[in-house]
Amino acid sequence: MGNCVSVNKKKVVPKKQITLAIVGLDNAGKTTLSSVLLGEKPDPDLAPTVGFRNVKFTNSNCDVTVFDVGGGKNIRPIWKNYFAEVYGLMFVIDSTSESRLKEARDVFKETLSNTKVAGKPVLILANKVDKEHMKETEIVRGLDIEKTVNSNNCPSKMVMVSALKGVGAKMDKEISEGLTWLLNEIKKSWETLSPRVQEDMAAQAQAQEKEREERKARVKKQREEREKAEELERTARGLPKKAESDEEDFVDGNPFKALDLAQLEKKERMLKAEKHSKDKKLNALDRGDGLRKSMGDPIIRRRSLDSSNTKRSLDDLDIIRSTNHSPEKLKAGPKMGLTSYDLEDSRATRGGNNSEVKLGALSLFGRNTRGQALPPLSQLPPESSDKKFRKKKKRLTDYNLPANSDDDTNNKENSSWNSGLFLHEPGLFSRESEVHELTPRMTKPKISKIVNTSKIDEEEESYSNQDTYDSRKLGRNSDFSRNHLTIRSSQFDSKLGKENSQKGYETFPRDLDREDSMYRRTLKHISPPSLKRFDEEKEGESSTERDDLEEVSDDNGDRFVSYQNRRNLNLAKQTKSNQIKSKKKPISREMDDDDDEEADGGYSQSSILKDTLRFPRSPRYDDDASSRDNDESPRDLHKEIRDVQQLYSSGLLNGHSSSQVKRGLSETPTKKSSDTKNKDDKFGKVDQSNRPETRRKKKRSIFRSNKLAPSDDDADSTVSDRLGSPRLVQQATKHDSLARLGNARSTQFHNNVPKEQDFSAKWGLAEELPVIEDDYTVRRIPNFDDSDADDIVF
Ligand SMILES: Nc1nc2c(ncn2[C@@H]2O[C@H](COP(=O)(O)OP(=O)(O)OP(=O)(O)O)[C@@H](O)[C@H]2O)c(=O)[nH]1
Ligand SMILES: [Mg+2]
Repeated sequence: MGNCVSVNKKKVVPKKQITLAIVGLDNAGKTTLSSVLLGEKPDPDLAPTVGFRNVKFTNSNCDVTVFDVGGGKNIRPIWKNYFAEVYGLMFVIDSTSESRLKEARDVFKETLSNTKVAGKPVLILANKVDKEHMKETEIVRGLDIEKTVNSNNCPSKMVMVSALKGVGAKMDKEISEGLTWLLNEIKKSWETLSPRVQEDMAAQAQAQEKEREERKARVKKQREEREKAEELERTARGLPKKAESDEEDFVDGNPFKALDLAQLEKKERMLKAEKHSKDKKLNALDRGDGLRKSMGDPIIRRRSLDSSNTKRSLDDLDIIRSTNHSPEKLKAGPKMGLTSYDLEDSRATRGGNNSEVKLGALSLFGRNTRGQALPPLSQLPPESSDKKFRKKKKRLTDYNLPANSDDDTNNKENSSWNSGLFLHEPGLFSRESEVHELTPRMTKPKISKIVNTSKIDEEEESYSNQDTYDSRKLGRNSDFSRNHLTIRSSQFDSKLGKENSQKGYETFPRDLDREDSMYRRTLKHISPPSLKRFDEEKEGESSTERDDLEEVSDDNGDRFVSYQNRRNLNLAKQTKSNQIKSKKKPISREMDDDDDEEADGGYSQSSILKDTLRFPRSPRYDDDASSRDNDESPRDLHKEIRDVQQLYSSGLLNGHSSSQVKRGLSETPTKKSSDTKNKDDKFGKVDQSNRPETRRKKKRSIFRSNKLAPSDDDADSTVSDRLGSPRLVQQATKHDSLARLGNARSTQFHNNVPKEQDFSAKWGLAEELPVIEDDYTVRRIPNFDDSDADDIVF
């Protein structure tokens, strides 16, 4: 039985190898589309394509290779290199970008009119239809598709697609349909297209080969010319012939060749030997050219003329020359290059043949690595005075010396700037610049920034009396100097300082002499308009009104304006004496509220003290004693604090809240309402709101939630309440006013107050005030957190 084997031989058709190119403007979505065709999820943060990338995939019996080329303006010229081998084109446009439609049209036309593209099928993909996009007709018209494809015999189709719609099965149908159409068109015209592509590719390869040959010949010619010139130069200098070319090999064909290490080593050895012989020869030349003899200097040494050493050699020359110079010149160290001075000097000192020395120096050092002569060195211009100044300044600052030490006016303070203490100079620079000026180095601040009037402290700003605005400006200087003419509190670490800092005060050791001299300087720099205004005010207004402005002159007759803050003090003192005379005002009333000061146009006892503290006087000005007749030195400020302390200990100021007391140094007095003013005129009469019952109620409510709530008796702590009789009240008023004058009398009064009613001792008020010593000054720490005691009223 014979085996019957039937073999069905199926004809195997080889897969067509189709090459396509995706072109179009940049940002059209070409790379995204090619990724989708590949079946990859496109990267949402795609970078623009530089050059091209190959994408290969298989589709209906054909292997497709897609060249995804960059669409940027500078990359477009490389497109033509791919046109020969492509069977069809995919032209992508961004359907959302109407503004680039014209540009796309031009590129479309140029592409299709290329001889390697004309006649080949073109698929136009209007991409990004997932966003708001142009209509199909608009694009057809805008791109002028019909005309362009007809004139270039390109079968074409346009599809509206979204490359981001999906990948694989989810891929936009329009894309797959468009691709199928394109491949079918190619297959349809395969018979003509395939040989055309092969021919075009061969022609392109031939053209490329030709071009490469031409380039090679061009490079070879250039190299021969250069070698010829070098050889001529060598012969002229008497150097040996070049043994082997040290030029880089011309890269022909594949640049990545295997290295012949043995050959390379041999080449390196030869180069070393050549370099060595070159150096030897040049050194021999140096020794023999008579320069050494003519210079008469045994230390001259020739270094090898490598490029790195050429500069060094110039330095060497300068050092050698400077041995003939004065010690000052030696100190200046080596210079770069030759100055006119050097050349002159070398001629003068050597006294020989000028041209020989100059030529010798220049020809010796003026050579490049190949021993060729360099162009002559140009002479450096003489140093400008500006440059010199800068150098000098740098030297000074390097040694922590004041840069402007030449300035006569500033010589006096120089020692201070070198003393190692961070001293602040008042009024000469703004607060911001202090830090800047003082931190990096102990250089002296410039006097350009005198008073920064635009930057007035919030604290100062709160004082809104327009009449005294100018004086406030001047006062700021004095205040500023008082606060800043001291060693920084952080550097002051004594028991006294610590104690006061806990109470919210900074303590500074004082240097009154220095304060004085600095204050003078501050005044000197007060701007002329202030002086002018001072003149006008002096003429126009009564002196009592403008007492705070005061003209003074020093020994040299220079005019200053001094600010003594006396207006408010005078007012206060005047009122005080009125009160004492009339004996009208019960102390309790003024002390009760913040609003009740300046009644009768005057000040209560507490407000006198408060104001005295609020308006610190400028530093002493001993030269003009008359300006201080009813005024105190800065030390008196401290005395005021002492007085307040005494008053507290006597219980007289117990009508004030602790916050009021604390704010005493910084708060502004406010006007009292008119009805209160009327009542004030009546001796002994007390405002209803100040009646013990009302006050008790009010204070109970305040202290209800307060752990420190005093008893009913304590809350009722006005002097009149405590003393009970008008006689005692009068006595209290009198003693209150005298309290500032000394301990004895206030103690005498104090003895009349029952011991248990010494509230200040009970509540520790006096302890909250700073400890004062004459050798120190105190200042309220800005923003000191005293919130704990803020609402406690005694
Ligand atoms: N909304 C939307 N954005 C798309 C679509 N296709 C591409 N993009 C976005 O368009 C931007 C540009 O895409 P690419 O693919 O890099 O554009 P390209 O044409 O390759 O750009 P070049 O490489 O510079 O020539 C990217 O942020 C893509 O995410 C789409 O169909 N819809
Ligand atoms: Mg791209």
